[in-house]
Amino acid sequence: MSYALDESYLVEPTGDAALTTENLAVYYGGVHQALFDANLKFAPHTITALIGASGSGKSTFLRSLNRMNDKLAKVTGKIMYQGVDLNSAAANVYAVRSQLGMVFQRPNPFAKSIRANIEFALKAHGIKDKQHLAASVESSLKGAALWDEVKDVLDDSAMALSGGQQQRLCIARAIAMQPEILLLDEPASALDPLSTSKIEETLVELAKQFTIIIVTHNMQQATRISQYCAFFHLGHVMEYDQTDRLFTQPHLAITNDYVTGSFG
Ligand SMILES: Nc1ncnc2c1ncn2[C@@H]1O[C@H](COP(=O)(O)OP(=O)(O)OP(=O)(O)O)[C@@H](O)[C@H]1O
Repeated sequence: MSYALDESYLVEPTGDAALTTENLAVYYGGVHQALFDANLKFAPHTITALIGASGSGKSTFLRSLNRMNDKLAKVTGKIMYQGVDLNSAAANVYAVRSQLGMVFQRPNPFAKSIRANIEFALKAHGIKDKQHLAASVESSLKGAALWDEVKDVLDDSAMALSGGQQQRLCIARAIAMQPEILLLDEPASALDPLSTSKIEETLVELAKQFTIIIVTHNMQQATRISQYCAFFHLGHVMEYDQTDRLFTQPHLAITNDYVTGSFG
């Protein structure tokens, strides 16, 4: 079945925005357009789930937000954050990434100690004070709900942790710099159900402090943890609304077909 791509239904969150995209578009190799004019506003301290079939542009959108597509693609449009366009040539990419932390699908800790994983970015930003570093290690690991499991083995290799623990370490690493926004690209898709539910609980807790944008293929996960949801199709944001409405009273036929499992 084909659907009209020019009909979208977007219900913006009311109130302040933590981040807003304006006509964000992405062209791989300068020609293949993978994202079309995405206009999304993200409310502070909420979890927004990005859903859609494989290849619909979710990761392309997410990775563009912290400038990870710079070398791969042409990215046009604006990413407004605290009155500044993060997509402008003048924006400092390192500063952007310290405000928008990222966690990937596969846990990718550095082959260093647990402590060194957390300290890495802090030291790179000139923080040397031992007490400050120790406090950041503890608070980041607590934030990622990993502290109790690793507090006695901080100098052991991160590679000895289980997959789920490694992913929570990656979350701890991402929050160590105290970013405002946390971007996660299918962070639990490689994990077992118990580790997945720990990650979900952790994210719900972290949303009190951070604004979270998560790509997920798992619709139950989207309904369990997110307040807002954007449905992508062939590079277009088709529908954006509060998660409960998008799943129970979708506005567009295509959204209904996707959330009821008719395609994707
Ligand atoms: N590095 C790249 N170079 C060229 N094309 C790319 C690249 N990354 C993604 N694409 C293309 O962009 C489109 C969107 O891909 P993207 O990975 O953003 O989709 P997705 O919705 O995240 O999919 P998935 O759920 O499978 O991760 C696809 O047509 C894909 O082939």
